[in-house]
Amino acid sequence: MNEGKVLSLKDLTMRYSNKSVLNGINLDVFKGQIIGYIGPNGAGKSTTLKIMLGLVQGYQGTVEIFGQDIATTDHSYKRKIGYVPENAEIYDNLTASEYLTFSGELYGMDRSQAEEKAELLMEQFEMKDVLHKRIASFSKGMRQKVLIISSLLHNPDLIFLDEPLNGLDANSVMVIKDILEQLVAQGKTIFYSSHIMDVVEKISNRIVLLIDGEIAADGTFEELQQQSKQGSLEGIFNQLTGFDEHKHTAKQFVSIVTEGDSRE
Ligand SMILES: Nc1ncnc2c1ncn2[C@@H]1O[C@H](COP(=O)(O)OP(=O)(O)OP(=O)(O)O)[C@@H](O)[C@H]1O
Repeated sequence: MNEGKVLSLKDLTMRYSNKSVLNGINLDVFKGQIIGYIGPNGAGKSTTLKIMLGLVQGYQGTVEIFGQDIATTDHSYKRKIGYVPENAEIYDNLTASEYLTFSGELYGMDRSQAEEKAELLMEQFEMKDVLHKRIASFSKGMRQKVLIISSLLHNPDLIFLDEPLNGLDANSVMVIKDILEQLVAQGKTIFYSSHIMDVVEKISNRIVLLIDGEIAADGTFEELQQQSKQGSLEGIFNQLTGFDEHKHTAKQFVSIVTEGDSRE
């Protein structure tokens, strides 16, 4: 394996029936990188993540994680991966403690170690009092914190995050951003997929923009700024995706909503 290379995609291509979703993605990711993986709705971001996690089959090309081709290696590489899915199937009937212990065991942790560590991490998120409450009774943000703990409990080296800040309040967002920064400083690698451009701009040390299943830009925020002559990542995103019609679209939308109301 190349020194420090954690992840390598070679000519990754994916089709769903007749529709081409990924069109030859080539990407090398190195230890300590936090990749902001962005792109318009339907660009193929979640599909890329799911392929790398071994959740979606039928792709063409090669995916190497920790130097091993995931198509031919056993599943042990997954123990060093953490994942926060965009739409999680969380087990509502379990308590947070049960869920986290179960998920820690799935990642190869010892039961009592997972249980103790889960309790300590829940305490850090000020959720110790609900440790033994069913997840069904949790708010959206509380569930998200459980998912984040579950993705990190086993101390993974490579972390995939799909909209990880969903439902979190401003204070919690600050804590998570600092946690990610510190994990990366310790040599973890993070693949961060999100639509919240100002967060991606701040936390990523490399940004990869996917459009129609192809990489349209790849570089640091400063590099992308220079190339596009835009000040913000939002501006860069708008420019590279060829979108300058937000005002017009909004106006049309509102006029359809408000015109011809027959209730009067
Ligand atoms: N299981 C599936 N079967 C068929 N088509 C799918 C399936 N999953 C995704 N697709 C299609 O693949 C394309 C890419 O979807 P994907 O979820 O990867 O996009 P995304 O970039 O994550 O989008 P978003 O930003 O909206 O989450 C979309 O056109 C979607 O309809």
